[in-house]
Amino acid sequence: MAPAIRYEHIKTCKQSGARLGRVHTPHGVIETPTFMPVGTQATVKTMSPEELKEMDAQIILSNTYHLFLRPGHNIIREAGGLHKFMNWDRPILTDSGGFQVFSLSEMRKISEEGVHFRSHLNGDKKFLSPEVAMEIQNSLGSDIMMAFDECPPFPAEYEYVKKSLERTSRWAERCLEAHARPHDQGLFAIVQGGMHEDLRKQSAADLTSMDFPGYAIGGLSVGEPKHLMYEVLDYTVPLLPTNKPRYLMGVGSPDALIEGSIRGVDMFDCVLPTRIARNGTTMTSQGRLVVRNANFASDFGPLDPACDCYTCRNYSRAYLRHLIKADETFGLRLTTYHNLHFLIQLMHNVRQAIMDDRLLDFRDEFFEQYGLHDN
Ligand SMILES: CNc1nc2cc3nc(NC)[nH]c3cc2c(=O)[nH]1
Ligand SMILES: [Zn+2]
Repeated sequence: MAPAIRYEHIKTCKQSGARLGRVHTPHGVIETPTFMPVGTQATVKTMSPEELKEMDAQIILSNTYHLFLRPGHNIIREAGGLHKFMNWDRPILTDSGGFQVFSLSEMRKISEEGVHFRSHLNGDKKFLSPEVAMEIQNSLGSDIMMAFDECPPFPAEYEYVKKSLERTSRWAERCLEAHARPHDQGLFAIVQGGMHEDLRKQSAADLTSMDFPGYAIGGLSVGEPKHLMYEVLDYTVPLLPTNKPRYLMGVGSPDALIEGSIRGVDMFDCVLPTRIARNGTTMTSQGRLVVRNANFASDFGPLDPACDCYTCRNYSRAYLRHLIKADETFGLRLTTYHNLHFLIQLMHNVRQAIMDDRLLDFRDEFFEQYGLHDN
């Protein structure tokens, strides 16, 4: 049976080495490099599936930790799976819950078996492990599932990172064994190893020897300086097979999306665009614009003159500022719509630049316009 997740390489940018590709999934094809909007609790906050399709979101992400705690994966399985539950018929990627346990829950205890923790919602005792993470994601029916891993904090001791990656490799093996349908749901392994080249090599060697349908690069975007993240990518991406998708977790600022694409990354996700939208911060072609600022009180121009999205075609900065100041939910919807459209459009332009063998020129032009000098 053909593997459900298949990477199709289309071309490599002659100028940058970035690659254009397609990821084939049971719910459709994803053009890469791509940005994945995050729908943590089975919704991309304030957006309808129709609006996400309108802005050409190709795939969305949902979080196992949150859905496990509420409403519970059994409810979603009884609903016929996450696609049916949230009325989204394009691809869905679910993470495996490990990262949220460490960033959200208290009283957690990690062991070889898995992680015991208390729900951040009501303090209930909970347990996640490779086997439980696979059972939950199989119930959700996501097209791409993530292996259960540990994302070490930053900074972390070399010995801790080494012990942690070795356990993550053993957990990856348990995920493969526990995965009910290894061929019709894509299980991605997550490469760890912190900021150490030898440990990244060890983690990549362990995981690529198990032949997963795709590989994520974890342990980054955890507070390290951006140049360090790029350095880790420089020596980690080449360790991954060229015929499989590469997913950089938790990365979504415009500059990092471009720099990651240049280094051969195919998929990105980040809560940034939706999170900052909710306090009135927007990404525009001229850089960040905090539309709630007083100087936009009587600015009747569009949020971004270079943008053709629903928000920029129909509403002014003054109106958006008013809604955000008045805490009107319509304001959150309009800024979210624009920010997501902006990043999805950015990735469309990145793909076009790869097609035209000019991604480095595109980066320089974008950084200049966006106000990102050599950072
Ligand atoms: C599900 N496993 C898993 N998720 C992650 C999510 C992340 N989100 C960020 N920055 C926002 N870094 C991340 C790393 C990992 C990681 O190493 N593993
Ligand atoms: Zn717009």
